Amino acid sequence: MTSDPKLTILDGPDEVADHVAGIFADAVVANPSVVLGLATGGSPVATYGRLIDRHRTAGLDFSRVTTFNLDEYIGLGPDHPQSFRHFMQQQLFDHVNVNLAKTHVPDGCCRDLDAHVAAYEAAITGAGGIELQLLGIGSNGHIAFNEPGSPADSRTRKVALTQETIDANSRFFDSIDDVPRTAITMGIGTILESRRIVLIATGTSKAEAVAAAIRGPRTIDCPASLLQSHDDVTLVIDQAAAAQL
Ligand SMILES: O=P(O)(O)OC[C@H]1O[C@](O)(CO)[C@@H](O)[C@@H]1O
Repeated sequence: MTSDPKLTILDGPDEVADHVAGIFADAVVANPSVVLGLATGGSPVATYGRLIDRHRTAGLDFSRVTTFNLDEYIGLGPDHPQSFRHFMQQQLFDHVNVNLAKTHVPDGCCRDLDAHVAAYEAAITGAGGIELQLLGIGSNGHIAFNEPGSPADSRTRKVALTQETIDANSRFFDSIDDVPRTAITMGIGTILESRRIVLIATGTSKAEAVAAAIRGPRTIDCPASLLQSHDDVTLVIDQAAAAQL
């Protein structure tokens, strides 16, 4: 059974961050041992800030929470400032009482990639699966680093980034030449096994992808449209990202 993605349209990025942080905080309170799927990129930064505030002011307790991140650049180690492990430390983990042993980000410098991605999948399964997964969306409709054309049943694996994604993410690097061309990403099939999914989109640059994801056909040409086959997806977007709905 599937149902249409739920849609929450709010004024702007601040309201989106407040709302999504509320969803994640409620999940942690309801189940202190919850397994969360986490995302990087610009979209979730404000949400993580709100969760840090709740930890500091209201004692939101992350000590038993397990996390799995969606993706990581190949070739960037945890200390590289643009690695997603580094991002997570800076934006969330260093500021809350999460047990780092329970946080998982694919290792972009692993020696045996096949063994690593298989172990990553096994770790998610071993933790009981992801209860609540946070997603952003690329302007080409990608989710995690699943670019257009990614199979709906894809698993955690090595992928090549599109030029559009390299261009978009070059804002985080000194030079576009420094942006890795390959990454490890959870697959679409992996993501769809999460029990609940919340996707954040803000700004006009996401409007076309959001419209294609919700109103367009379910197609691998827009990976986010494959979320239509999941029965508990909520898109939390701002007015600008809703402009083409
Ligand atoms: O939130 P941003 O920075 O716009 O990125 C959107 C998506 O692109 C990625 O950064 C990957 O390119 C994802 O991690 C993210 O969900």
